[in-house]
Amino acid sequence: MADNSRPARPVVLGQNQYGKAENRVVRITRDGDTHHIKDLNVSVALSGDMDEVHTSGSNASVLPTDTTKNTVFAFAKEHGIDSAEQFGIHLARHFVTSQPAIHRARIRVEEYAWERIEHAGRGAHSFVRTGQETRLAQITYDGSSWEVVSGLKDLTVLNSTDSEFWGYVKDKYTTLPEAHDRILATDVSARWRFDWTDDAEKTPDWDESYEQVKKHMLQAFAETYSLSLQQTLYQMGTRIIEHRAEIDEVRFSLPNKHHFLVDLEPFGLKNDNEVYLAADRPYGLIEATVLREGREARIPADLTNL
Ligand SMILES: O=c1[nH]c(=O)c2[nH]c(=O)[nH]c2[nH]1
Repeated sequence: MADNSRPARPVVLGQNQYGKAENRVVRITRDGDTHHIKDLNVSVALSGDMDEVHTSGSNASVLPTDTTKNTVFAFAKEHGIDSAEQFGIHLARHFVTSQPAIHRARIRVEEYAWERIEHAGRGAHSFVRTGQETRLAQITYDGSSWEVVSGLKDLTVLNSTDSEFWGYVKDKYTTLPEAHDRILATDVSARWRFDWTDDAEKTPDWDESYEQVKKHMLQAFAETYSLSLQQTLYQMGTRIIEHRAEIDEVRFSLPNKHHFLVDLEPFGLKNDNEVYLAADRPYGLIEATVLREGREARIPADLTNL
């Protein structure tokens, strides 16, 4: 036992609060083939009669931060997420009214907005994060030849179904369960090289080309029934090469943004592919070039250098 019987010191505890910060909860609501998504980052801060835990080490009034995290995920299942405000109000009321020692709850919510990807395929379960991507361009000229590489980064997309991953190698370190219906999400980083050498007749409409490449990328993402992110990547590149004659080469760097189903069994709740933890790291990183046949690959392997 630690000896806490030290002489009284002229010290008092000031404002204090505690809780679990940045609970990344994704709630999918399935209405047949049409899915709806709510994507929140929820931070809980509780305060009240918390002197003892600080000064004597007694945890008798402490609802664990781990429990506050579980409550966020369980509420997403039990009550759904209507709006950030409504969800926050519900949580705050719960903590203050259910715990005598908690007198104040501050719930901060960031909500990430998604819009649907319009496409010709089946279902409505493909989304793009709104207003996010950065457009890129790199022009190189050595006095005789030109190289134009365009690109984008941070184009965040998500399919809430039509993604599987199974049949992979299993060695003694493999624990990953096979997935037959998972979320597939990535922040697309891509660069594409034009087949262009200062030929005024053939100068692409750069803005139009950018919009079209982005459209094809999104549609291929939405319409591919994916057995791996690698397969989706290849379809995205193929669609660009097949539809855009001005482009010879596309390189992608795609982080696999893992979404783990939250185990709600301990709370007597069944998670029917509805409530996910959006993990930020580590992430899979899938990178490849898709080329027009007969052309040379010139975009470097590491896109951070471009
Ligand atoms: O689409 C995927 N490709 C992989 O190579 C991989 N590896 C892994 O663990 N999950 C996934 N998902």
